[in-house]
Amino acid sequence: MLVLKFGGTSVGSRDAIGRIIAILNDPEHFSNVRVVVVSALSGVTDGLAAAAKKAAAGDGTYKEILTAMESRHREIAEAFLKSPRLNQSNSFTAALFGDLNRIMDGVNILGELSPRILDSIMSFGERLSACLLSHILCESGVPADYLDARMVIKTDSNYGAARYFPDETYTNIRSLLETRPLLQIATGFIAASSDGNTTTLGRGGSDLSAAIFGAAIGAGEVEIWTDVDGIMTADPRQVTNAFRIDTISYVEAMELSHFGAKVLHPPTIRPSLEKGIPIRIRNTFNPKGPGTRITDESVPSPYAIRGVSSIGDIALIRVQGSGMVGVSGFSSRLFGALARKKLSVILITQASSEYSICFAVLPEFALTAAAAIEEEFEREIAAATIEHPITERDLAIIAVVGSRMKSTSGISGKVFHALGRNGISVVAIAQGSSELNISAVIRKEDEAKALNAVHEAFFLAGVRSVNLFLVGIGLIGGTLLKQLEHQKEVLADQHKIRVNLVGVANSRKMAFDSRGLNPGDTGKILEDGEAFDLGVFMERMRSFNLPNSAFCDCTASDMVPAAYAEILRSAIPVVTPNKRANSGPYDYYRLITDYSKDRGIPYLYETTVCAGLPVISTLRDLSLSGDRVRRIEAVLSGTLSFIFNNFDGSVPFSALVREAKAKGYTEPDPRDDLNAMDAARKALILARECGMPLEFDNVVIEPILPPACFDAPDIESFFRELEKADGAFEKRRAAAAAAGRELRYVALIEEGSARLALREEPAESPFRSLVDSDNIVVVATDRYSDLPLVVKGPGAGAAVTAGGVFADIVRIARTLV
Ligand SMILES: NC(=O)C1=CN([C@@H]2O[C@H](COP(=O)(O)OP(=O)(O)OC[C@H]3O[C@@H](n4cnc5c(N)ncnc54)[C@H](O)[C@@H]3O)[C@@H](O)[C@H]2O)C=CC1
Ligand SMILES: N[C@@H](CC=O)C(=O)O
Ligand code: NA
Repeated sequence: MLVLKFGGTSVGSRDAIGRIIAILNDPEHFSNVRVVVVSALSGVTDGLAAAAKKAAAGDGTYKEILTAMESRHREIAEAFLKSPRLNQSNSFTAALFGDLNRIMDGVNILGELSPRILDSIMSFGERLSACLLSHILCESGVPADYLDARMVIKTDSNYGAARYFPDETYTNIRSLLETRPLLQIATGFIAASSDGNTTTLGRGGSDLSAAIFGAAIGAGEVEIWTDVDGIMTADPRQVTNAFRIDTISYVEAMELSHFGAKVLHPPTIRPSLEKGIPIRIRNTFNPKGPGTRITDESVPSPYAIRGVSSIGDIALIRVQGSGMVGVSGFSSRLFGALARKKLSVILITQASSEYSICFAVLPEFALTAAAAIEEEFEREIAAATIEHPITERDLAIIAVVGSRMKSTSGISGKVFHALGRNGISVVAIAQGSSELNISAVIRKEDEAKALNAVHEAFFLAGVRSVNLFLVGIGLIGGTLLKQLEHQKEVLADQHKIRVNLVGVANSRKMAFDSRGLNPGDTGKILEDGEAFDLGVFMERMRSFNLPNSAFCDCTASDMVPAAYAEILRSAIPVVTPNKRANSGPYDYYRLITDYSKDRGIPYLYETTVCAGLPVISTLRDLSLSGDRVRRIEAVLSGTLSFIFNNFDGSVPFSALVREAKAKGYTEPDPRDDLNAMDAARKALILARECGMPLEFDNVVIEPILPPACFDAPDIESFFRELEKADGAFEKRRAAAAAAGRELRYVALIEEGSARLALREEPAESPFRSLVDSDNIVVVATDRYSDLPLVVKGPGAGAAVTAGGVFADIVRIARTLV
């Protein structure tokens, strides 16, 4: 035997009622349902409350509300019923509206609305809907009776939130049903006190009514029909990856609901819990769906937690002072004072020093709570042994719930790692002694980010998503986008890593979509994008407040690196092939690299030296394992390497420069390569990685070019000047060749200095083994002293550089739990 409950939205319209008829007629339900509990039509309860308020305030427009309400009930009746049932239904509706109007007129005349009268007014909503539905079901071939629950559910006289008397109520229900063999369509929410007055059961009252009927008849299950598929692992409006929970225990469901999962109101579970009757949450829009079953069995789950929930706006009140330390009875006085004001406390934490205690309430109760404390501890506050209570606002609570937490270690570590890694600071923490719930108070604006970060950490079975914001989609950024697109599936399927491109920009335009932009379409997307502004881009990135965000700078600009510090401070990792930040002022380099190390927010720049070759990471590994770099000798410019590797007299120097540019080896401005700035930047970065506090001016650069080339105002005139120097370059090459040598531009980092020089290398030189755009880094360390460590390979080019940037982005994903 089943008890079903349909909420307001499930009886609010013709379509909705059509769905109820279909559900009651399906084989799963037909002849198995004993009682259907209904709420008032959607909006009616609120409408009644509003009308009552108006009446009490002397505002005559309450009549209009009632007239509209009556028409709505009649319209639904007309849609489903024919005479004689239509007449019966309409005369019941008319009679009820007659009574209702008289009560409201009374309220209007007296100008007073007592809780008792309000309950009586509210009861009309369910009485109208249940009676209407019983007629409609009869008409559609499902014989049913109307049951006014006031006949059976008996309560105390606590109007607005009455408590039911289980024994009397259950007996009443059982004896009434013995006399009523048909399906019963019962009013939810309403009941009657022992002296016969109408009462209501408070928030979630219709669910409670259903649970009461279920408990009374020992139902096999109570089905709560609503508009969601069941209880979800998190609020799907905030967490897109949230999914339906199959089975959950009563206590877990209560904890989740307490913290904002609005599917069920906790007290409604109690009758079912006491009688061990399962509750199932089901979706009227997806009637074949299994829903969520709430039972007392301990149901195994593959996940360490059952769900994550939140309350989006709370206030935290802190009481502290020496007068609390070691004083027994302090907290009972504190919470006694709050209880007397009927304030419900959401969370409590106390420092073990007993010096302070803090608790959370809904913000609208913060003033009353603080006043209650001031009053209770008036003497202590006057004597300054207790401070005035301090209220912090604009906070939220997130709660991680699950009974498996008890037996699984590391849960709180995972929760706080996920929060910390995303720069979400935790204001207070509470763990219930039941170990069913870990709650953290955080800033209100971080709610969605926290929910997503924690949800991902526990539920996405190792899937790690990075929300990427990319500035610069020229050669390197554009190639990166192609690689992202190409590798998407392999990353997701084989490595459980998802790179979600949320923001993208070039120097003119920018575009965003938190659901993810298609990397292959960015060209088109940007055409329709908004004008680029770095400040606005950063602001947007922060205001999305997505968990696991990452920023990637694929520009050659000075301005973008200036923003890294601020980005890292927002707990957003930075990946870059742009050398400007690490080769700019030493203090800034230290600021961002130290911040990254201290806070654990990744700042990754492998491709700033030798593109994708593992140079930065190798130096770091050497240093971490206690080795010391004594000397580095290196060819660091892919462009210059290409030029000198191919400079054999058959092609003029300037033509090789043009070829290097065409191959994507040069900087956006090739003068940066030819005047050795680019190589010098890399030498400086390497020196700094080895612990040398050098500034750019300390790097000694031997120029390659004649002065006229330096003065060229643009790239084309630069090439013209360069052509004029072809003869001089050829002369220099030929002279070296005559001695069996070749030109190479080599950096030497040693004893606290960095120098770059155009050298003539003999045949046995390691730098003579280079081809194409090869870079080589020869590192002598304490351990690699007889034979140095050598990293060698292509050191410039779109594919290898973008690949290195991609690898750094994947490294960020790997730091996620
Ligand atoms: N080509 C290579 O082999 C290597 C290049 N790199 C570095 O990669 C970076 C990108 O190089 P390319 O892709 O060749 O440059 P590019 O000139 O082709 O593309 C630069 C992109 O950045 C955008 N941009 C420029 N200034 C901007 C600003 N202030 N704000 C926003 N967007 C801006 C441009 O619109 C363009 O989309 C450079 O820092 C370069 O040093 C690093 C290692 C190797
Ligand atoms: N222009 C650079 C590209 C890599 O950083 C080079 O030539 O090495
Ligand atoms: Na590298």
